Amino acid sequence: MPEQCDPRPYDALLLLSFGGPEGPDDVVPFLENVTRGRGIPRERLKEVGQHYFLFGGVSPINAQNRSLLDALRKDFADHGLDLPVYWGNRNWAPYLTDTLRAMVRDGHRRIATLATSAYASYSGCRQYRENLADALATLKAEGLAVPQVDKLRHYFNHPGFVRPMVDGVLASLAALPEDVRDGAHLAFTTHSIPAAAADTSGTPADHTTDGAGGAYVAQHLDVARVIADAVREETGVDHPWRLVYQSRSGAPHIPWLEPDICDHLEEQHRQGVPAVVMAPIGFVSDHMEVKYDLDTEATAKAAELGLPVARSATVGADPRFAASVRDLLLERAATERGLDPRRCALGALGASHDLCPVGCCPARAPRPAAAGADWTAPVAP
Ligand SMILES: CC1=C(CCC(=O)O)c2cc3nc(cc4[nH]c(cc5[nH]c(cc1n2)c(C)c5CCC(=O)O)c(CCC(=O)O)c4C)C(CCC(=O)O)=C3C
Ligand SMILES: [Fe+2]
Repeated sequence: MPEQCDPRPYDALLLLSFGGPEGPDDVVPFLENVTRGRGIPRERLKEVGQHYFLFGGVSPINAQNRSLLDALRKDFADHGLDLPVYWGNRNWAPYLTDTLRAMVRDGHRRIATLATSAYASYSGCRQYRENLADALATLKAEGLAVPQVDKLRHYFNHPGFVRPMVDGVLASLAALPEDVRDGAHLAFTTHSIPAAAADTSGTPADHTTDGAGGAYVAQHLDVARVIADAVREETGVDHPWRLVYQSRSGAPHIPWLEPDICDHLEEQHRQGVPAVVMAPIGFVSDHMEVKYDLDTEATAKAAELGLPVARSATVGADPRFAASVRDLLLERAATERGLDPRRCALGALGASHDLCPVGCCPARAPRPAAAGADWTAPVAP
């Protein structure tokens, strides 16, 4: 087998995602799953429920994961990589625990997992590792073999993730009226998180104490800069840009990352900026946050202001992204075999760590988290 196509020691890939409701009856139980123990105000939950009902109670995320699964299977088959791909979610069917149980029953013992979240943060990384730890503990309690699950590294700066977003921004610029195109500013958006969670995102060495936002903000700024530079190279126009936030929840008195995209659009309009491209670099696909918070709410705000906006595409099931997943998997497989593979990364930060060290993206209340340096696998009985 050629080295670049050797998945050993892995015998399967698990796509690990958030999950979302598939109809009106699913919305409330889904939101209960998401917010269990998270202290989200009731009012906020009612409001977010309305976002889902506006779309028939169907989150776009599951269809997008099914497309990504198809793209991964096609990419693997086209490149002679014979590795089954499974899918499990944190908050809705197919649930992670059920998928892992099926994987073990199918004989898989060494599993690589890709989370549909590209950046470091508690919500985007450690919480998935906690869910893995819970699922593995359940398998153990059921008397099943406990597989080893490795989480593939953060891919925010992988070319297969970044290049489709560059194309997306170029397409959005092209879609703006010609007379405002060259003057357009770029608003890179991501999920707001509590400022305290941002400051403790990433490894302890990445943590900040001055509200600078830790690895979460640093990684987004790095990607934004790479995209803005690539867009300038392509168009010959230097579009000013800023990283802004969306989808804030939580109590108003707790600081979250700011500014919000809607406030930012108002500010840009006040300053006479003629048009804005909203580029949701924090999201792997067109989640409800993109469909509602950007395409519905922020777009309505822009219309009210008379500010032309365009929203650029997320990566979704782009074949270049599927290829980057293959690259990440084969890279990690080679590392696990003791080789020193090339680790693709754009920008200034370099390739992220394979194994989250102790203290990476800590939780408010410490809980076991799998696939990191502080994890001891439960031993099968
Ligand atoms: C960083 C981040 C990502 C990106 C990384 C990743 O992709 O994982 C993400 C993704 C997602 N978040 C999602 C949905 C929700 N997130 C919520 C709540 C929260 N998210 C947070 C952060 C993040 N969330 C935080 C700090 C909270 C507060 C509660 C808490 O501290 O845990 C709530 C509760 C209501 C509300 O408060 O909004 C919902 C319904 C969906 C599904 C969308 C769909 O259906 O298409 C997806 C992909
Ligand atoms: Fe969220």
